[in-house]
Amino acid sequence: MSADPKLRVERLQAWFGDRHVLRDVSLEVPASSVMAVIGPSGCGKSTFLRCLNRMHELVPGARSDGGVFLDGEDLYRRGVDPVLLRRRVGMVFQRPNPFPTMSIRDNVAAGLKLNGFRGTLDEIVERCLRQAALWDEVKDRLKAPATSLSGGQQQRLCIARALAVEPEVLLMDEPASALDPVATAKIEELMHELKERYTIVIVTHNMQQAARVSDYTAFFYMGELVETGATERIFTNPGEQRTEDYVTGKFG
Ligand SMILES: Nc1ncnc2c1ncn2[C@@H]1O[C@H](COP(=O)(O)OP(=O)(O)OP(=O)(O)O)[C@@H](O)[C@H]1O
Repeated sequence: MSADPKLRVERLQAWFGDRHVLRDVSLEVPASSVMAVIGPSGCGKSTFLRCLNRMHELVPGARSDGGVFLDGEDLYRRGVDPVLLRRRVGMVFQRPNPFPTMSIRDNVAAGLKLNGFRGTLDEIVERCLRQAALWDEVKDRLKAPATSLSGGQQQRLCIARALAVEPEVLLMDEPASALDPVATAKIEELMHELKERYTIVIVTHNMQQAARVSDYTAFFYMGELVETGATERIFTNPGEQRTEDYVTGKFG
């Protein structure tokens, strides 16, 4: 992979209490690419994702060890403010989770307001809604509650909200699993556009989706990274039998 990856993970381990759920994971994600994280239920995909922006440590009793580097900077070193870090490494969750009492516009602006932003929000709101491919559908009703949107629209609103604070990396934990095929296709299309500016790591259970949207794939099994590489190779010529069995649907 590239000499200067956007994200570099070195010997990452994670626990919930005594339960060791990630073992010795090392990989790199090049800038402006999409990496799909795949593997059977419980293999540690979400935990891995949550270690990348230090959300894992928010769970009581959870801890991790090893290194995560963003542009070479160790995210776990003393002095790194996890709240600031989570602006650089944003996250979109499985279920759309807009702030239910806020309007569409205020949802996009929420992170900026929290950061004390005082400029003109309208331009940023429009830019982010356009980037999230939602602008045309909501431009005439920005003051409507976010809950008046469909599930797929709400998920794109959450993507717009994540983009508003100008992250460098976007983590997506099964972002389309609660959506219908049309909304899923929109999210996948959007990922192609977003990767020009952002580095994306997506957890997905859907092999076709991984093959469609990602440049690189990482296959996890029981807390270990079995194999990572270019998506095309992982799907057509994997180096490990377990990867082949998983991507061809023999288990999982
Ligand atoms: N809050 C928690 N407390 C204790 N154990 C947890 C917690 N969250 C996850 N685990 C355990 O950690 C392991 C990894 O879970 P994780 O959610 O990362 O897997 P996953 O691959 O994302 O699964 P899925 O595909 O089902 O979402 C599992 O054994 C799970 O039971």
